[in-house]
Formats: sequence, structure tokens, C-alpha cells
Amino acid sequence: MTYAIGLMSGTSLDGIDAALVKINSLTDYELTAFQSYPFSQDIKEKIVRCLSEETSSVSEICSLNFELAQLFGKAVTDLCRDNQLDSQDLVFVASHGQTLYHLPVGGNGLVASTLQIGESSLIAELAKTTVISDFRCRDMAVGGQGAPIVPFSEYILYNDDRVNRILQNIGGISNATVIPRQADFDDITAFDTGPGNMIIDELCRHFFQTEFDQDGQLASQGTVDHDVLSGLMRHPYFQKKPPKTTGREDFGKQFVMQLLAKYQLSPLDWIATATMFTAKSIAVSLMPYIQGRTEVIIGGGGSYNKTMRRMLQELLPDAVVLTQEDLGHSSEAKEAVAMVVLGNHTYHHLPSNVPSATGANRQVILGKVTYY
Ligand SMILES: Nc1ncnc2c1ncn2[C@@H]1O[C@H](COP(=O)(O)OP(=O)(O)OP(=O)(O)O)[C@@H](O)[C@H]1O
Ligand SMILES: CC(=O)N[C@H]1[C@@H]2OC[C@@H](O2)[C@@H](O)[C@@H]1O[C@H](C)C(=O)O
Repeated sequence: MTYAIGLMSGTSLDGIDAALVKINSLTDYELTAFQSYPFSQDIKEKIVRCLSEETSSVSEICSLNFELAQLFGKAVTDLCRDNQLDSQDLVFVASHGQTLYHLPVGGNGLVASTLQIGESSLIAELAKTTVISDFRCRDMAVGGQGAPIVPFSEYILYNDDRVNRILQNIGGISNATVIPRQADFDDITAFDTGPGNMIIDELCRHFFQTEFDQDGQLASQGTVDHDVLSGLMRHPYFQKKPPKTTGREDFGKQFVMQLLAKYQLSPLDWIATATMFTAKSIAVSLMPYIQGRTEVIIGGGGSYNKTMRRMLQELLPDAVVLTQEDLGHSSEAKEAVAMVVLGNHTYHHLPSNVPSATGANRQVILGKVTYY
């Protein structure tokens, strides 16, 4: 039996998602166990400092690269221990790393680039197995934006002969993969739709000293301000055509601080309006692809936000909005499982980027392999 662990620490900075996956073949994967390991406040603050041009320092980034690897390695050994496995028996660990910066397009003296940290040499040493990491850079080397990278695994795991499927991840940022029914690999469209929970989380911290809006309860008590919403929907990102990716650089703390300075709303109305902004930016992005029987399958932490789900279904009356759980999968484990699918292709020397999604000029084998 072949087991691997996928590690994902995404843009929302909530922690490390670890999925233990049984690999049956290149196209057949079974989630065996999943655990989220929350970041301590101290680590979260270090990451946040390192993300920002104003507060980052090269020494702290250097140190964080190894400090995060300690935590990634511990996540692997803890998950193995809790499942009566020895991490040495894993065929590999596939680690996404923590994105510190993502410049899908160059400009102003900066070249197109992306930076995920969490040193694979140290993870390999702690887990005593091969580590496959840094999946985005190879795609950028052939002209791609280095994101999104999950469309490959989504095609493998979700393509269907009878129904069009759109996989909508609502993490810190939201990204969609459109898989028409009976699609060939080249028929996939994928792109970031815009913000996910990032703005809502920032507002929750600002007004309510909580990390996020549990189940969308705060949003359900506020009223959407349609003037503010219209202003938000004029953001230039929504005028761009795919392939396109975005990040904290566009919709992070700075963006929220500018909004708070520009508009005056009550705290609950802010949360409701930001939730509708995320839902609407997703709906507007998906509408051109909803033709015939179409399932929109939401995943990521945002799929637990009931108010967001209700808004999405109302904005997309012609689609069936489902969750990963409705299909027997796990919303929270999805991206960590995707890392295993990508890692397994790299392990077998097979490519796994999707040029139609990233804009790359060809398919390439993603990632770097660190042998134990
Ligand atoms: N019960 C819940 N109710 C509402 N929101 C939730 C709930 N659980 C998680 N979330 C939201 O989901 C976020 C985490 O989502 P997820 O782990 O999918 O993001 P990520 O993988 O870090 O981001 P990305 O996919 O952009 O890299 C939290 O920050 C929170 O906003
Ligand atoms: C650079 C980076 O880390 N991008 C993330 C982020 O989080 C969601 C969205 O923005 C997506 O583009 C990507 O992650 C997923 C896993 C992807 O590449 O498919």
C-alpha cells in the first residue's frame, strides 16, 4: 500500500492542513485521515510581518523558512503517529509551502515571480522521507503565472460525462476550475475569481477581535450596502480576462484599511457587504460558464459560511450549488489532497500544470524533489 501526505498552508494563514492519502494509481486517491494544525499567534504574526514590504526583513524571512519547516515536519510525524504509521513508510510528502509573495506578472522593475517557503531539506530530515515541494516555479519558468495549480487534480478527481462542473474554492482568495462535461484536458478553464474570506477575516479581526465569521452568523445579521458593493465590484481585477491570479497583494489588509477610510458602515453591515462582495465576485466570474446542467461545487473554509452559500445560490439560480461534502469529499482537505495528486505526478516524472489555466507555454513537471 502506498501512502503520502499532502501539506497545505494557504493564504488565509489559519494553519497547516495535512492529508494522509492512500494512492491506488495515478488517477485513484483515497483520503485516509485529515488534520488541521492551527498556527500559534506568534507564528501567524511572523508570517504577517514577512508578507508585507513595510514590515518584512530578510533575516526574519530566512529564519521563518526553517521555522515553518519544523512545523510542517511535525505535522507529518503527528499525523502519522495518530494513524499508526511510520513517516519513513510514506512514499513522499508533498508540501505547498507558505506563499510570502506572488507576482504573476512583472513590472516596475520586478520580474514575474513567486515565493513559497518552508525548507524541504528540513522537512525531509524530520519526516525521514522524500519531500516534493515548490510546485509553482516551474510553471512560471515556462511563462505561466504559477497559479492556479489545483486544476490538474480537480480534472482527475471530478470530471464527469453528464454534467458541467465548476470547482469553486473559497479560501483566503477564491479560485475556480471549470470542467465542462466530457471535457478533454485542454478544455479546462481556471482562474482566481478574486477575494475569498480574506476581507471578511480582516474585518472580523478589526471590529470583533475574532479570526473569522463562524458559519456566517455576523453576516446574516447585517445589511448589504449596495453603493459600497458597486464600488467594490469596479475593482480592476474583475475586468481582466483569464488566465489571471491574485493574492493578498490586491485584497489584503492594505485594501481593507483603504475601504474603511473611504466608506462608513456599521460593523455588521461591513461583514454582510464583504460577504456579498465575495459571493458576487464569484458569481459574476462564473456566469459565462453556466450553460446547461452545471454543478458549482464549493470547497475551502468559506464553504462553511452559510450566509455566503445562500448568497451564492441566489446569485446563481441556474446552477446547483453543492459542497465537497455533498459529493462525499472534504472541503477542508481538498487542497492538501491536491498536493498529493501533483506530487504523485512529479514522483512519476509526469507533468501536472494546466497551461490553459496558468498561461504557460507548455506542460512541465512541477516541483522540486528532496530525497531523504
Ligand atoms: N465554520 C466556518 N464559518 C465561516 N468561515 C469559515 C469557517 N471555517 C473556516 N472558515 C473560513 O475559511 C478560512 C480558511 O479557509 P482555507 O483553509 O480553505 O483557506 P486557505 O487554504 O488558507 O486559503 P487559499 O485557498 O486561498 O490558499 C478561514 O480563514 C475562515 O475565514
Ligand atoms: C500564489 C498562491 O499561493 N496562490 C494561491 C492562493 O490561494 C487560492 C488562490 O490564491 C490560488 O491561486 C492559489 O492556491 C491554489 C492552491 C492553486 O494554485 O490552485
